[in-house]
Amino acid sequence: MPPMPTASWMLATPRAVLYAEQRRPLPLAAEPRPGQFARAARTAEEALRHAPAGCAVVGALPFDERTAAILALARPRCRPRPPAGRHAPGPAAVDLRGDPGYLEAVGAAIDACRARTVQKVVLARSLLIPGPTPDDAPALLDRLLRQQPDAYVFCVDVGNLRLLIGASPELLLSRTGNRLLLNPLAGSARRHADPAEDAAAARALLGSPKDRCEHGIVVTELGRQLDPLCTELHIPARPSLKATGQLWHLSTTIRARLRHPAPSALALADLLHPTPAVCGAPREGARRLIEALESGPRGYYTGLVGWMDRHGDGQWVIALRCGELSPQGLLLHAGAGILAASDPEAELAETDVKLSTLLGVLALR
Ligand SMILES: C=C(O[C@H]1C=CC=C(C(=O)O)[C@@H]1O)C(=O)O
Repeated sequence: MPPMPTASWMLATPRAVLYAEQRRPLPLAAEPRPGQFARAARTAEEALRHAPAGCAVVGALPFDERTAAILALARPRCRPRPPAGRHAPGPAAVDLRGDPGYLEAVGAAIDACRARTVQKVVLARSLLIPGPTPDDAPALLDRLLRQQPDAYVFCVDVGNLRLLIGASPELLLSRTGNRLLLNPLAGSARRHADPAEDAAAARALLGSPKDRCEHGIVVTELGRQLDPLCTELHIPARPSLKATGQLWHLSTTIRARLRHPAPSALALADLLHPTPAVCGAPREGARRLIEALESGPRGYYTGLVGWMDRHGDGQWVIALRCGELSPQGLLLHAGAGILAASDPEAELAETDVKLSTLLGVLALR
């Protein structure tokens, strides 16, 4: 099999690797502006109306409108995903020597939740690992694909010599005709190499009131937004578990049938993004806290990576467990959902484990 193409855009689902080497950028505003996601969705729908069969719009949307969306018309190709490598849960959380700024921000977020300014806010931190460069992308992606066989592994050229790479467990949405599938995740616990300890961690997560509440906020909000658009909406009453190599997550699979005319995959993404799994609730209050408490714009971390075809079908994955490769190194990001009941040290430890998804592929170099 030829080496994984790193040019432009790649998204591996658990079954196949989609990639696009030749891309024609859509005429989106270079400067981000309010309403850019809705405009991007309309521009994509229009471009696809005139595009030859087999074309799709591929790209990445940022977390918020301080960063520009990147969408292009392309002819994606598909190939089998490489086989999973042998891997045990882990690697163990790396000693990242704390992050006093993050602990302070989490403390402020907990205060805001206790004062009922917000119910939940997802706060993130960053870590620059000098050394790796965009030239390392093929090797890193290959390891991610093998180490995280169930993850959505992605690579997107986001401009200025930067590649966004990651292995996300979270599907925002997949639309096929009038059928819609979503898989929100929220609520996490670290995995363990010992199977009994690992199973106990999973059980504790399922029974944790704090994590159930954190997860419930996401599912309730998605249900509220989807209800008017659907003729059928199936939301399980209780979450299940989803495992990555490093973490257990509370997970809900939402299935729906869209009313006619069904909004396109990108129009749905514009409506639902950012969910409380990556922003918080209520959305605007959480967004203001994120702007006040995080060190700068998130860029494409907690944004979306995906594709849409001329029928409006597509898949959009949340850009998690990811980082930006540039000549300066790999800038990693990870966040955690903060509630009134959060413990700052535990939230910091959770972000360490999330960072270890990508640190794991660097450690093997
Ligand atoms: C914000 C992140 O994860 C989200 C997705 C799953 C579980 C999460 C949590 O338990 O906090 C987060 O909501 C991240 O990985 O950086």
